[in-house]
Amino acid sequence: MADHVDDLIDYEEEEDETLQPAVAADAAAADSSAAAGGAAAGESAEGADADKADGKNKGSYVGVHSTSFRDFLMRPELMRAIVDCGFEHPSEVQQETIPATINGNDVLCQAKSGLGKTAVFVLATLNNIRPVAGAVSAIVLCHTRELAYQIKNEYTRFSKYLPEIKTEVFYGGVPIKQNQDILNDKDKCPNIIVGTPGRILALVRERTLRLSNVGSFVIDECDKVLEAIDMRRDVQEIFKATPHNKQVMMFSATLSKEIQPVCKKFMQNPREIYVDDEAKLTLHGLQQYYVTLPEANKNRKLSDILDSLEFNQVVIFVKSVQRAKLLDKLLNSCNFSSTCIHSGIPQAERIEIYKQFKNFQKRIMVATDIFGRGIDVERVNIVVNYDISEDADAYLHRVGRAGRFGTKGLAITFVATDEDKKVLESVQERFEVNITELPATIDSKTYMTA
Ligand SMILES: Nc1ncnc2c1ncn2[C@@H]1O[C@H](COP(=O)(O)OP(=O)(O)OP(=O)(O)O)[C@@H](O)[C@H]1O
Repeated sequence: MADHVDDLIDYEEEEDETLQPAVAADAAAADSSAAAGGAAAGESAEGADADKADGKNKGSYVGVHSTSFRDFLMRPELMRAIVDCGFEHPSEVQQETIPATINGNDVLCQAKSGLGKTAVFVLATLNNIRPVAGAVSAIVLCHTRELAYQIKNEYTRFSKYLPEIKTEVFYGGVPIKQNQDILNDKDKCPNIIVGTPGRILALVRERTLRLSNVGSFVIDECDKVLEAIDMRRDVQEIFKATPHNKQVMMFSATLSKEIQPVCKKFMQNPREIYVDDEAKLTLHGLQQYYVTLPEANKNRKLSDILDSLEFNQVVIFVKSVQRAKLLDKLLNSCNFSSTCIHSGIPQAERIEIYKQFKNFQKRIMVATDIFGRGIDVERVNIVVNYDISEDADAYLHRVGRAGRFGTKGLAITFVATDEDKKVLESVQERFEVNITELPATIDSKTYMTA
């Protein structure tokens, strides 16, 4: 049974293509400057940590300041939690979308990365829910386990003064028995469930999870969840297990014309909020550069970058599990204290790695695309595309890991092949962003939020 369940859940990564030489090679070159790099990285960590505690260093990407969270007339317990979280003003997307969601409308929402889409559905579901003991009233689906875990934590933060509302997260890679025990215990059964589609479906199929009381159905990163046929099929089956009358909400920074009708099939008269001009998806606090170089020079260049640039935290994206493992090993052998996340790591360890990075215990993360969407680590101010993403959408999500909520950031993309060049061109065309060659020096003030 367990094996069968795990088959269902693992859509996260296609396995590796052949490993190209750059990661494995060139260690010696990187080594020469590594000690200095490790030290430099360590030096600025503590100060930055203190500055950033409790999100004090947030940017100010809010909409019209005259709107306040109070105007939404949410439950007082939620308002208290919002104040505790340090949210002063709703962002543009929150101003535009929260009223519709708390009114119970179906909503299909596209908005820039890092501007608070999560709080829209978390606040709406917590505001509208009337919890029934032992019954699930809201379900939130997303495409990766780390994102599910992160969303669950957002529920925990915002439901601080609503102790009667219980939230749980269910995803594959952990024994299904743990989920079953929670669901079968009336005192522990959650009112809100966050999860990845494979595990949720497995629980629905075996009837441990009953969805007949669900009033809110949310999909985060909905384009990603619904574009892959296997995941879409799972979502459809879960959807069918919920009542006809319910609120459906979907969110992403990217919603292509092709995926919009697919999303709308799940909805009734949705309120549609799109960024119609794709140029408006560009994060203005984010500086974007590229470096043209042969594959074999990537390690040396990366080492130079880590040595010479100041950063709080950096995410380095690669295109495969194998390359993630090797690059992480190489960086550590060169005294860059990095960590690494990909689908080849056992699930419990993966969440630990995510937590360590989020808690600023590590400052360099080598990641595959499982970390490319939705993940919110507010101190990340540099993203390096060691391997460029597959397409323009994935690029937009990856670089959006830096420059969260209006903070500054820097994205550097390595361009090694003609194919890479084409992806970069498509990014520039679609999002009307001018990505220039990385200059010899960059003033840290331009990408470090003061
Ligand atoms: N009104 C607010 N005031 C201050 N901070 C906020 C506000 N809304 C959200 N944030 C913070 O902004 C950060 C980004 O929010 P979130 O992760 O929800 O963005 P997102 O729009 O879902 O991004 P992505 O498209 O990358 O998933 C989080 O750390 C969140 O706590």
